[in-house]
Amino acid sequence: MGPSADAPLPTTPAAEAVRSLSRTGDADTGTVVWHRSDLRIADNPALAAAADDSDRILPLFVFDPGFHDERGAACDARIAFLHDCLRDLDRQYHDVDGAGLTYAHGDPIEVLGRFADAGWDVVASATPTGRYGRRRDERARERLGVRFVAGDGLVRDADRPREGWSDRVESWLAGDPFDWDPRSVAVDGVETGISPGRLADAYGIEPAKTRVPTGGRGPARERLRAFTDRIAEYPGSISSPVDALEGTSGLSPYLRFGCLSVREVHRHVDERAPDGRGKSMFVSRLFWNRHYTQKLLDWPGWLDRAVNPVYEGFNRDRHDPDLVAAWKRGETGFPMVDASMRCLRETGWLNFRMRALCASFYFHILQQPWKIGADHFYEHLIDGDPAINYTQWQSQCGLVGRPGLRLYDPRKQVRDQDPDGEFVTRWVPELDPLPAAHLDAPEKAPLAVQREVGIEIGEAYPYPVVDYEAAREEFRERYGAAYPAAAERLGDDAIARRASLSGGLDAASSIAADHGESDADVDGGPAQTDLDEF
Ligand SMILES: Cc1cc2nc3c(=O)[nH]c(=O)nc-3n(C[C@H](O)[C@H](O)[C@H](O)COP(=O)(O)OP(=O)(O)OC[C@H]3O[C@@H](n4cnc5c(N)ncnc54)[C@H](O)[C@@H]3O)c2cc1C
Repeated sequence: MGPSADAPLPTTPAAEAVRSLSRTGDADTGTVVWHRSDLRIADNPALAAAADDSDRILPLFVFDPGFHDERGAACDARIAFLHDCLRDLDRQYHDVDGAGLTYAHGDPIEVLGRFADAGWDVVASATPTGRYGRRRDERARERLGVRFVAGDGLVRDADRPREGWSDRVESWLAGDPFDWDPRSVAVDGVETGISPGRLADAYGIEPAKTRVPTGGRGPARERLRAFTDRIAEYPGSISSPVDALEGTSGLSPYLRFGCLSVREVHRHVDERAPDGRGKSMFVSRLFWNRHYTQKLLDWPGWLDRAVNPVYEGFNRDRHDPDLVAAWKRGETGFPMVDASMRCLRETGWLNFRMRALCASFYFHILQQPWKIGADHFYEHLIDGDPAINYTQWQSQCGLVGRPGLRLYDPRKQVRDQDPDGEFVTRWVPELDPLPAAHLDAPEKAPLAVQREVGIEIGEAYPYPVVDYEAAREEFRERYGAAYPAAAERLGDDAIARRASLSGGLDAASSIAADHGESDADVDGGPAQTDLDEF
């Protein structure tokens, strides 16, 4: 929704307010630190660079109407989480005796232009984004001379970014954090009348989700500490949606908004966690974070186009809004999918396997266009990260064209991951009366059982919206028919570069050379690669 007519928000700070910041003497102006998704003052490359260059800095966050009005893609709960993170960042600056964070509102180029016109330099951390963010950053660089400082471990400006990639990421992880000395700089601010609360009022932000964690560096550090203490249990907790709730780190929204850097998390775990499988599996997940983010850096089209052009438009001719709506509402008649989709909508979080299951079911079984599903995830996930969500969707759907289709059987997932039905009945309470043995396929529960427990499948809970086995077979045929051409396209240098495979261009050309040779299913199998496969 747009800003309310009662409380319209102007583009602010106004040019006069910025000019009034000028002081007499040597340090007339200084450097604006434009925070975007790096909401911390530690290990922050842009802030360290600004403090190095100037003795006066002004930390700034710009609320861009494009993210908050009807064009915005985030649910209100994610915006509220962002607001927590901003208030926390404001406190971090106050804690070092600074003036706090300056909040602005408007087109970032216009806002930053007012500072540039008054003689301020502007720096920001370089962050991979989609096309909108890229255009915005290009305009900021060209028109205003904004300097983007890299420091996130990703490989930039290399002809073959994937060559020696994991070694480079590893040495970045082992490196010292970016540092600055708050005593050597004045942290200034300007009153703008904007705050997260005012913004929330103006745009009618009303978070409707439950169990959403509190944003900010303090809660993030708490979580990191608690997780490190129980890291030995991590490997056994990843796959089940019940165990994962407490068993995985829960750090994703904090990493998404940069309350902690990936490097800080790595260092903490490296130094404090006991050696073992839990530690190595977790570290490999941090590499996955960088791996997918590198993909978006290498090609911004991941957000809206199939990475392999052969699969562009796949399933488009089958678009059925009723099927999409049933999937979104969690009313497909497949309990594990339905429980997961309702959990996503209500809490904004799902563990990896359930995200993968729902994406696979949507694309392979319902055979619906991938982007609508990916957008729905992106809207509802509190950790919704364009770099991971859309690239993961394309990988799970098989749009890259590499061998090994990731098909998950939703019934098997109930039997394997929720045999007592705890997760399913928590989110699909209408199935609660049914004995757990029938929760994988309620429609097959004998009528006598249904009568005895007082539930009628088809009334209380829907029959499956598709015939699973037939749909799966049909998809395999359709997908398989296009697969050799898709594999071959990976031999094309431009397509191989945008796919940004962990094995680089060589991996892409070897898939092209073997085209069509392998399309083995992964049925709930190893959907994430180990560290040594990078
Ligand atoms: C279809 C789909 C969409 C996804 N969308 C997102 C998203 O928008 N944002 C997001 O952060 N993660 C996304 N993931 C990856 C993964 O599911 C989440 O990172 C994880 O469930 C978050 O919980 P956690 O922090 O407790 O994870 P942990 O298991 O504790 O992992 C620690 C961190 O490692 C990183 N990580 C873990 N798994 C992956 C992975 N498979 N790919 C990339 N990074 C990973 C995350 O930063 C995570 O916070 C998606 C996965 C799928 C299959």
